[in-house]
Amino acid sequence: MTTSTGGLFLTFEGIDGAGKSTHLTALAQALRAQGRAVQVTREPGGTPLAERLRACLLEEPMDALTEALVVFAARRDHLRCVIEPALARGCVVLCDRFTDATFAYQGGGRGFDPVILRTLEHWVQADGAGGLREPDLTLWFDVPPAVAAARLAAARAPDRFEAEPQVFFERVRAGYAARAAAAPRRIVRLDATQPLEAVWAEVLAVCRARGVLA
Ligand SMILES: Nc1ncnc2c1ncn2[C@@H]1O[C@H](COP(=O)(O)OP(=O)(O)OP(=O)(O)O)[C@@H](O)[C@H]1O
Ligand SMILES: Cc1cn([C@H]2C[C@H](O)[C@@H](COP(=O)(O)O)O2)c(=O)[nH]c1=O
Repeated sequence: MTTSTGGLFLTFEGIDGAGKSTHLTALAQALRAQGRAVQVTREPGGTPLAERLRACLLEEPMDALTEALVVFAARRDHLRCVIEPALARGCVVLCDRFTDATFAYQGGGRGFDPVILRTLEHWVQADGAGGLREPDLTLWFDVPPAVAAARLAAARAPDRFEAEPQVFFERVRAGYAARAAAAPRRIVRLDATQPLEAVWAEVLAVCRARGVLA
């Protein structure tokens, strides 16, 4: 548990089109059915300011350092205004992407310096007691880029990231794999190439094993 109030911080990660949002919505429903208070949110976004920064990130051309500064600025506001207060109320916070996405997209995808990303992470996520605010559990929906692209092609017009070539998403995927290898207890890889019902069964199994769901 994250807090003495029973708050829990869960994040959903993976390349665009992996299935994160679909399972986040389903898990929120399952948790509410068990009487848990749930805060659903996303990054970048989750506050009025962070949503404006999200629109810039997805629409305006910018370099990798600017991308990193924008996502961490949005994250700072999101943590202060939404995530920390919800955890303090005892909510389960379900967040569509968090800092693993920055290491995967800006670090892996763009090739940006991970040392600078770690510095920004420490500034933005400092918990005031010498530690870092990190998710209690991260579900990584892992799919090859070709599978994710086929799913998205049927769903909507691409934004600035979704329009990147497959090789970019190979690097992002490798970025997630490196994060998972470095934090094997926190980050659980799910085989998201499976049919939706099979992926959902894995989500349920992990959440039950970790005491997130009864
Ligand atoms: N296991 C699956 N098999 C087939 N289709 C799937 C599967 N999971 C999700 N989809 C479909 O793929 C599309 C993308 O799913 P979803 O929006 O959940 O992905 P996402 O990871 O949140 O994407 P993004 O990061 O771009 O928002 C949706 O149309 C969804 O119904
Ligand atoms: C948090 C975060 C996100 N991104 C990118 C990844 C996605 O392409 C978009 C968000 O779109 P989604 O439909 O909500 O998945 O933003 C990033 O590059 N860096 C980050 O830290």
